[in-house]
Amino acid sequence: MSSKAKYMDTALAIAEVTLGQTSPNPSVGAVVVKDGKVLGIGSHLQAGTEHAEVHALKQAGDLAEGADIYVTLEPCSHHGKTPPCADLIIERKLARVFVACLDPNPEIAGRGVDKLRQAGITVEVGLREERARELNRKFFKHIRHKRPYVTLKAAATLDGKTATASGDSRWITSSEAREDVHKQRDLHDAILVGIGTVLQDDPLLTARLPQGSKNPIRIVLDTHLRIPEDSKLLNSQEAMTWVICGSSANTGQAKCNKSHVKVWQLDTPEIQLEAVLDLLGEQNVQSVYVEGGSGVHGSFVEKSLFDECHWYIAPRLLGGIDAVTSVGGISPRLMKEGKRLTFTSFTQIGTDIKIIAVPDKG
Ligand SMILES: Nc1c(/N=C/[C@H](O)[C@H](O)[C@H](O)COP(=O)(O)O)[nH]c(=O)[nH]c1=O
Ligand SMILES: Nc1c(N[C@@H]2O[C@H](COP(=O)(O)O)[C@@H](O)[C@H]2O)[nH]c(=O)[nH]c1=O
Ligand SMILES: [Zn+2]
Repeated sequence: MSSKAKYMDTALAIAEVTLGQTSPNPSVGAVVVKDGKVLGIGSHLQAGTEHAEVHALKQAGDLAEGADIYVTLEPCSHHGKTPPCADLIIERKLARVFVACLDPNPEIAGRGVDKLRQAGITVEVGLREERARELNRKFFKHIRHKRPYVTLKAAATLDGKTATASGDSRWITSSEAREDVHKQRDLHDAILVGIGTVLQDDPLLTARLPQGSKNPIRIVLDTHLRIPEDSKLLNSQEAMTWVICGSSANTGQAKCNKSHVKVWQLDTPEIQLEAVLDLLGEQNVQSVYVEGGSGVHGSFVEKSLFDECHWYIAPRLLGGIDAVTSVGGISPRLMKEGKRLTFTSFTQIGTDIKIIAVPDKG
């Protein structure tokens, strides 16, 4: 492997480790190198704080002059909450800049690279581009479409059931698989469930990892504001709870009058997912982890409003046409109308299988 690839892989690794904590910004890594010696490394750690390039150049100090910098995203050229990295790179007289991928943020979108080239700096774009895009797919989705990246998550028996006819679902998958779910909760800005799941399971919807984790915003689609007053979501203050209701719901109920609870009333009687995603996008929710239930999954699938599926399959056959299926809604008439996917990963977790799939384009 070329040393260039080695340095970019290092930049990607120190970006990857910050995934989930930089939202609504991307996760970015930078490595400064001169004559085969690493002079500085840096990651963007939190939105509103220094960018990766700033950290790496601070470490490099005066030695940065004439050095190369490897960065996983095009250096910014705009004055956001921090000064432009492109200007800093020019000021510190770097010789070459290796950029894994351009930044689709309309504020930048190639202007960072242009600025560097106009200042006479050699810029190469595309080293490890695929991996860099994959790394920041949530940021790319949100900054381009002003809607969050949507991950559907289901835990089902081998015959695709997520609960018995009586509604029991504890537990389908193993504790190892459920811990993996908490890792995904930690990585996403928000978790979304339907009111059915709240009524059935009274979930807490926090991320509980042994090594520590952040709690996403907990979102409930609840057209008529039926969320129970004694529900964990309305009474546990360790995370925000957003209740999204239709235009005819009575929002004056005292049960939602809590500091950690926000009620968002849509202007339609029924909840339209497009409006929900627009609202979340406006609120800078960059990614949402949809944990069901079956009806909510049915709507996301029917409207093709998801970007990734995480399916946990347990080695158990439940049977029963009256058991709860993992994706509800209305069946298409023809099999060919089903949503085509591409499987992107298979892993065994404990006794379960985890499949990740992405929708085929077009
Ligand atoms: N029943 C199963 C799941 N059930 C998922 C339901 O959303 C359930 O209400 C929440 O996971 C409960 O959340 P909390 O622990 O209270 O934060 N999910 C799984 O991954 N495996 C299963 O077996
Ligand atoms: N995190 C990051 C970049 N993020 C870019 O800058 C925007 C945020 O700017 P600000 O509000 O100033 O933090 C963000 O939307 C994205 O386009 N750019 C970089 O050169 N390096 C970094 O490490
Ligand atoms: Zn920057």
